[in-house]
Amino acid sequence: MVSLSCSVSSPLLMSNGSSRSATLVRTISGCGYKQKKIICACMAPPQNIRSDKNLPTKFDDSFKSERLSTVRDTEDDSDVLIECRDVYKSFGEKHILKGVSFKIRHGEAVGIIGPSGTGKSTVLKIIAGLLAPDKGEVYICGRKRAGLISDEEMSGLRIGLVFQSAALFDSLTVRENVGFLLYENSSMSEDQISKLVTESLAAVGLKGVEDRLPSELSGGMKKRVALARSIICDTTKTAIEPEVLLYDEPTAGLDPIASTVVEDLIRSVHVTDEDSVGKPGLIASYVVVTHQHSTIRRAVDRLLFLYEGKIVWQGMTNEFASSTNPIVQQCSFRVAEFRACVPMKCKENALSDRKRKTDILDLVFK
Ligand SMILES: Nc1ncnc2c1ncn2[C@@H]1O[C@H](COP(=O)(O)OP(=O)(O)OP(=O)(O)O)[C@@H](O)[C@H]1O
Repeated sequence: MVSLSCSVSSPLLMSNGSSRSATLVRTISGCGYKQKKIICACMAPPQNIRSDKNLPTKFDDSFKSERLSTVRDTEDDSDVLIECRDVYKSFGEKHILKGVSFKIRHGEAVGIIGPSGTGKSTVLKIIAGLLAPDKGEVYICGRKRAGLISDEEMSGLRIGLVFQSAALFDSLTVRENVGFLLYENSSMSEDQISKLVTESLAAVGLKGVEDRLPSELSGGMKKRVALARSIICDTTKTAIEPEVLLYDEPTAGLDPIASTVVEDLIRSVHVTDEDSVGKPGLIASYVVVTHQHSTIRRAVDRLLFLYEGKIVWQGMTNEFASSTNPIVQQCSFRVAEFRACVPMKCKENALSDRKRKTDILDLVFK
């Protein structure tokens, strides 16, 4: 099943309810939207990348494959969790995606960058199954997805979406927000869910906020609650499916210190790292759409550069600055600091110093 334990700016997907879910659904009935299994939360967007008008209007195909061929030229696709193959998407007369292809492998931390309005969020929504491509295919663990996530039941991978603003359900407590999917879709007892909620909140450095309403939280805390909601899962299942998290502008609108905290939290829930309480991260791979240099530097190992509807460059973050691709050369991301950027193996990240992380969390959010 691809379950969306996400943070979406608008819609809510809900499963057919148990009596317990009926209570929650009634509470948020103002939200309207009926589908399956989506929860919401969000964040907001500043722009560090240049707008289209500052970039060349034509992309020369001769540069297209500069990195495409060198990134990971392997026949072995057994670790590919998600693949977009030649995806097209238009909204009316606006042709946004014009043949987007890429793979997300197990263990990867991938960033999608590109000028504003180029379709980055649209790519995330297509991966998540909230939007269907007009043409092209999306493969989840090697299986082609026919349409929207609500149209089918797929197993093998959970996909979580953490959108721009922390679209928590205003009338639900933090506990109900974080545990929403489990209240809706699991057979776990209230006590079991409550315990997992507390653990998920602890993983993102929050304690004692379970009974608060979203209106009683700071912006940064809301983002962390959204993150806690995206990482919670039903531990009573015999086999827990790997999870890919999709973050849309997770640090937009945050000051530099709060951004650092969120960037490190994103790292900390990844399989290569450990969370706030020292447990190994559970997220198999993640994809971050961002305009922020710091987020790319701290939270991303590999980049996909989307421009004029196509992935025009992809490669490791530290290779971005030396690319000879003319589009990339004009990108404002290629600042000097990028040259020093190395793929972060999380142990070297600030997160590995748990004490320091806790200090920062206390400083920022208390
Ligand atoms: N549901 C929709 N209906 C109509 N147009 C849409 C829809 N969703 C996105 N668009 C349009 O598609 C284009 C790409 O939007 P998208 O949000 O994917 O871009 P983006 O690269 O994420 O932008 P930004 O960096 O500014 O967040 C925009 O012009 C947007 O207005």
